[in-house]
Parts: sequence; C-alpha cells; structure tokens
Amino acid sequence: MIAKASAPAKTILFGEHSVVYDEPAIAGAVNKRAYITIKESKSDKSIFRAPDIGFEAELLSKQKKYILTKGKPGIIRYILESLYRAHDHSPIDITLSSNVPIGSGLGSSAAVTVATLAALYRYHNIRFNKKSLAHDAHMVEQAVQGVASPLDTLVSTYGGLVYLSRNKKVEHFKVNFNAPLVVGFTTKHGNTGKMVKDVKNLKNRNPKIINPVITAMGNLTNYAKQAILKKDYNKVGELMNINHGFLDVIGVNTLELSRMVYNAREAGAIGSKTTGAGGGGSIIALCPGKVDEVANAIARDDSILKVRFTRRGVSSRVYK
Ligand SMILES: Nc1ncnc2c1ncn2[C@@H]1O[C@H](COP(=O)(O)OP(=O)(O)OP(=O)(O)O)[C@@H](O)[C@H]1O
Ligand SMILES: C[C@@](O)(CCO)CC(=O)[O-]
Ligand SMILES: [Mg+2]
Repeated sequence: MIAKASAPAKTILFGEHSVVYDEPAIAGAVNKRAYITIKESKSDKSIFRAPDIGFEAELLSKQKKYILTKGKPGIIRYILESLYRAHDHSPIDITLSSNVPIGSGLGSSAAVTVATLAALYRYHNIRFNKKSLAHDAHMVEQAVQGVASPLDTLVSTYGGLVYLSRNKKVEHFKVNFNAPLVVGFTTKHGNTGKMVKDVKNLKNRNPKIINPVITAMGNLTNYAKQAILKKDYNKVGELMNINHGFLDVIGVNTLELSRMVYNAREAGAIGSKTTGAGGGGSIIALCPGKVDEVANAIARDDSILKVRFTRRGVSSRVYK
C-alpha cells in the first residue's frame, strides 16, 4: 500500500507580531507544496529521504531518533514527531519532495508536518478531518519548536485565506483573492523567538509609543479584511506598505528586507512588506500585471518565488 499527501506553504499578509498581542491576522496558503509518500519498507528499517534537499536518514521512530546518512538535520524533527504520534513503528519508506523553500518564512515546517500526518493517517486507515489534522499538526510544531502559533498548520490544512480575529476565532474568506505575488527571500533566516522577544522589550521600554502602534496594526488588518472582501487590490497594496512601515517602527526589518521591499515597489508592485517574523526571511509583493518586472528587480540581489494564493489545502489518498 502507498499513501500520499501534500499540503501548501503559507504567507502572512497582515498581522505578524501584533498577533502575539491578540490583534487580528490574515494569512493565506500559496501554490507551493510539500509532498509526502509513504510505503512499506523493503528492509527491516525505516528510511526517510528528501532528494530535493539532499537528505537521507534511517529512522528509529520508537526512540524518536535517526541516523543521518546524507544532508543537514532540521526538518526531520517534524517527521519524527509525527511518526511518534501516528505510527506503529513498522518499517516504512518516507519520501519528501517539495517546492517550498525550507526555513524561509513560508511555513515549510507546517506543510511538511500536515502532509506527513495526513499520509500516516491514510496509511494506517485512521479517521481524521481537517479540524483534527490542523490540531494534531499544531501539537507537532509545538513539541518540536517549544512555541508555535496555530496559524501555519491551520492555513496549510484548510488552504485559502484565513482571518484570525482578536478573540482567536478563525474565519475562512470565501472570496477568491488570486492576484499574483512575488516572494523575495534572503539566505538569512530570522529567529522567530528572538524577534518576538526583541519586540516585547522595545514595547516595555517605550509603551506609550509602541502600544498604539500594535493597536494600529490590528486596525490595519481589519481594514485589509474589508479590502480583500471587495477585491480592492490597490487598497490591499496601500495597507501592505503602511504595514511595512509599522514593522520598521517595531524594529524587525533589515537592510536586505527593506532592499527587496523598495526594489519591488520601484518595479511596479502595488504593495510590498516583510512577511513573518523578520530579522531575515522573506517579503511579499503584490504585483498584478508586473510580476516579471518585480521578480527581476528583486532577483538582482536576492532569491524570488512567484506565487498565488490558493484555496487548495491538504490532500491525501491511498493506492492499494
Ligand atoms: N537544507 C535543510 N535540510 C534539512 N532541514 C533544514 C534545511 N534547512 C532548514 N532546515 C530545517 O527546516 C526547519 C524549517 O522550519 P522553520 O519553521 O524554521 O521554517 P519555515 O517553516 O520554512 O518558516 P516559518 O515557520 O518562519 O514560516 C528548521 O527546523 C530548519 O532547521
Ligand atoms: C512573528 C509572528 O507573529 C509570526 C512569525 O511567522 C510570531 C507568531 O505569531 O508566532
Ligand atoms: Mg515553520
């Protein structure tokens, strides 16, 4: 029997950092995916392979350990934690292939986790639905990372654009918001935990300045929700630019991120901003009619990916 599953990457459109202080956020699934295949092993060992990143390891799933044959560890921790929760330790071959850059702020860890759990549930004929899968995947991210927001695994499971309200209620946008986006990413990956802590310290030192900014970021996200519902791309772009300014105020932008953001705007993006925790990582640029111009401008110094929001969430099936 072969079980296959795939799940999309995500990008945060509005609300990173302010969401930590219970302000709303908007994130969406993009059309880059992680694909997992599980089949019985031909030997008595379980093997995990990810040829795209040159990774191979023997899995000792009972002990939550692995023996590295090729590549750099990291993403395998999400696979092991998923196996620990959903596998009976019989020998299997797991293959990951992915067109999501790993560790660049596009939620590769969540996409891999959601796809791995869905494939394992199929393989073992365990009943699941999107709600239980999103929950289980969040538990895996939390166990591996210590802390994790539920947003990445939620978006990766359901697909589409998601609005998280001030009281943590999840709303799925029904509207198709599929303007083209260019993601620009640097080789440096920001450390999310450190960035969140830096913002907290800045806020504690300057409460009268930073508290109203955090509130304004939340209000901005709510304006953005209305603009998305009306498919008003220009308004969304304007709000992305203001959001980038706020992220500058709270100190998470870097030379590379700002360079990409301004290169994108000069080349015709109607909005561009840092996405995710900052301190490295990625930017997104909204660029209807100007994708190639914007992509070329960013690619002069940094790496790019052309994406669109997609309604397609996790998908999985078995082949007997
Ligand atoms: N070449 C690689 N091979 C294997 N693992 C890697 C490689 N590069 C990064 N990793 C690991 O992949 C994981 C990526 O997860 P992480 O949550 O940091 O990034 P992300 O999910 O892509 O972005 P974000 O969560 O910020 O949206 C990390 O554990 C990292 O150590
Ligand atoms: C910076 C942050 O808001 C988003 C990181 O992708 C942190 C979080 O929500 O956990
Ligand atoms: Mg992640």
